[in-house]
Amino acid sequence: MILHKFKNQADLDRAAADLFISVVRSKPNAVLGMATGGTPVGLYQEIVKTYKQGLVSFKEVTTFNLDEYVGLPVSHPESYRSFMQRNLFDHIDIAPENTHVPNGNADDIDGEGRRYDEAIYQQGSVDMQLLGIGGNGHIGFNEPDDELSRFTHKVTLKESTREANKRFFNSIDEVPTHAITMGMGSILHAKAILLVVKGQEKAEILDRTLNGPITTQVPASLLQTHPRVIVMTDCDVTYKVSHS
Ligand SMILES: O=P(O)(O)OC[C@H]1O[C@](O)(CO)[C@@H](O)[C@@H]1O
Repeated sequence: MILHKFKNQADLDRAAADLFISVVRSKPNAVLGMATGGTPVGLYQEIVKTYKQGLVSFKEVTTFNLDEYVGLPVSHPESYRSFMQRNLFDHIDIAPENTHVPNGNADDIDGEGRRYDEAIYQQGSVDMQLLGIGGNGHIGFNEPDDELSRFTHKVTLKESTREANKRFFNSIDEVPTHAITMGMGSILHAKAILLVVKGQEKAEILDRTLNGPITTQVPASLLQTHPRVIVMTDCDVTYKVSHS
């Protein structure tokens, strides 16, 4: 892993955006893995800024989002499809048919998971996957558990996750109880991964991700097994590269 520490979130957002833009410039038909939540909003704003300056085009880019709530209408402002339209897709020249978000309202959610993985694998693999991290170490919506799933699947959200995400809704009762998420296999299949972690309150879980044992109880710790992970953070953490 490579750890980049930033003094402030504005610099972090710019660097993260530049990394994604460099991927698209060197491969105009790149496949990008996208994330939602509070973490990527600023970096999406930086990408839009650069697009509006005419410095990058997304005409040939394909995107796959990590996850979506189950049972939330797509038109709901907090569906991850709405989030992506509002924060990124509506402001750049990406072809709508090239943007993929799992369908959380599919009648057959297991079938939707299979269809989604198939669509990813048909593209070969994701060139650069963006990740945030949940306070409990989840990536996508892969929650801590004794076992983790490889493929895109339905999950029951932990109460701590619903509690954290209630800031986007009027009350906890409105936060969906389930989601569909890319599995750990789909995430780790990406050629490169950018993990963005903002806020000192996430320093402890980031330390466990970087330096702790590899365990399904901290899904992000599985990133230690991936050969190309870049971590960008404003947290005060260190990455221990040896036993001492
Ligand atoms: O960025 P936030 O809002 O802290 O959320 C953490 C993570 O949890 C999720 O909301 C669940 O996928 C991610 O989108 C995000 O990276």
